[in-house]
Amino acid sequence: MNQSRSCGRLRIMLGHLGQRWAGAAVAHPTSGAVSPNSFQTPQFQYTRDNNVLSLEQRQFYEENGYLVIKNLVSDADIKRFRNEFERICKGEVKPEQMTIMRDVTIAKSEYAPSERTVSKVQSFQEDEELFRYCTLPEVLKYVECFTGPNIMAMHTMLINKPPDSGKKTSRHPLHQDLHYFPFRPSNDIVCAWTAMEHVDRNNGCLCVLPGTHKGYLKPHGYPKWEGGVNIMFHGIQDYDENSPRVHLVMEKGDTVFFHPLLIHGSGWNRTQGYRKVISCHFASADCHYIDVKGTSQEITEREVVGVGNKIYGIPKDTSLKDVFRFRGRLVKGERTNL
Ligand SMILES: CC(C)CC(=O)SCCNC(=O)CCNC(=O)[C@H](O)C(C)(C)COP(=O)(O)OP(=O)(O)OC[C@H]1O[C@@H](n2cnc3c(N)ncnc32)[C@H](O)[C@@H]1OP(=O)(O)O
Ligand SMILES: Nc1ncnc2c1ncn2[C@@H]1O[C@H](COP(=O)(O)OP(=O)(O)OP(=O)(O)O)[C@@H](O)[C@H]1O
Ligand SMILES: O=C(O)CCC(=O)C(=O)O
Ligand SMILES: [Fe+2]
Ligand SMILES: [Mg+2]
Repeated sequence: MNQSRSCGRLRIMLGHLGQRWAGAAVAHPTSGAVSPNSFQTPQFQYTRDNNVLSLEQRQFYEENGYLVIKNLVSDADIKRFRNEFERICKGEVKPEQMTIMRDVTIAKSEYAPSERTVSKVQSFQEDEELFRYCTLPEVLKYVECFTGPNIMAMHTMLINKPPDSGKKTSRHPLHQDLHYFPFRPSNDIVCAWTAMEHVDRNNGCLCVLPGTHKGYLKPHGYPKWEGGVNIMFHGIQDYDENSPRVHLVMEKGDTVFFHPLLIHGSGWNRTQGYRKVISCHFASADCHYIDVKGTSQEITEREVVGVGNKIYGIPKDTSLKDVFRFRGRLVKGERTNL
């Protein structure tokens, strides 16, 4: 904690040098006084000093932009999330602010809501049972390595990827999550994504392009897929087709932490099962909001606010920042900025 706080002070002191250099300076807290001459190639830009990550784990995240922790969330907790998801699908509980999404192939059909028609629930922060996920100490322990001690849960999802209808609409195109977020800096944001069952390429596991977190936010748009594409599933238009892809095979309870600039997506579900994961995007409460008008993220603001207007009647001139300010919930420390 003290290190993180001194990290904050250093950042202010060294503001003009930029955050990367400040990160380098605190990467060697025992190396004595910080003098400009002691700056070297920054060793750690994406992780913070504490005793949670091993050196190997830290280096892996720095290099690749993600880190899988095996067996982090207990079977008992996952069972509780499953039960609550079933209750939501049956309409037994209707958490405020939560949206229920159906696959685009059945979006306009009349099916009664059930586990077979719900492909994703989003913004479950008012559902105390599902929101427990965002407060689990074993999860937050890792989150803090990326965000520091003041932690906000900014975006929550339970994704129930359905068996593909044959149109491959169950795919999630390659994208960067930062495209959806009106706050910065990106290095103080991390996603925790927990497999609720075994996931591999057959049921559409997460697919990542290692190291892409070192790049910038790219423009996103709808992929031109013949079979259709789900609303708000924007993808990157120009990515390097030859960039190596890694499919993350994970067991129930395994959790991947990844950077919001990491390019990732998920393939189609060729099984008859509904592939379930639960996830939360966390950010340091010390982050600041940005105005996305005039940027490539305008498309997100337009769609999110458009949907909010249709479903909840929020004013059409609401900003993306206001949406997140309203949704975000503190899970640890102090709500300083966000
Ligand atoms: C990092 C992270 C942030 C990444 C992402 O966010 S990825 C994108 C995730 N986004 C979402 O999941 C969107 C959240 N979902 C929602 O807001 C809702 O589920 C809605 C899609 C608006 C559906 O709300 P609902 O109350 O069911 O309203 P309706 O059934 O009346 O539908 C409203 C209009 O939307 C259409 N729709 C619903 N689901 C989909 C779909 N999957 N793909 C394409 N279009 C869809 C639906 O046909 C209807 O269209 P119209 O009849 O108005 O033309
Ligand atoms: N044409 C495409 N444009 C953009 N993204 C794609 C395209 N095809 C696949 N992807 C995405 O690439 C990632 C990796 O998918 P992957 O190749 O594992 O599965 P798939 O393309 O659905 O199936 P297949 O195993 O048949 O290639 C996923 O995010 C998927 O949505
Ligand atoms: O299919 C998945 O679980 C990945 C979803 C995803 O990347 C997202 O919703 O941002
Ligand atoms: Fe994503
Ligand atoms: Mg493919």
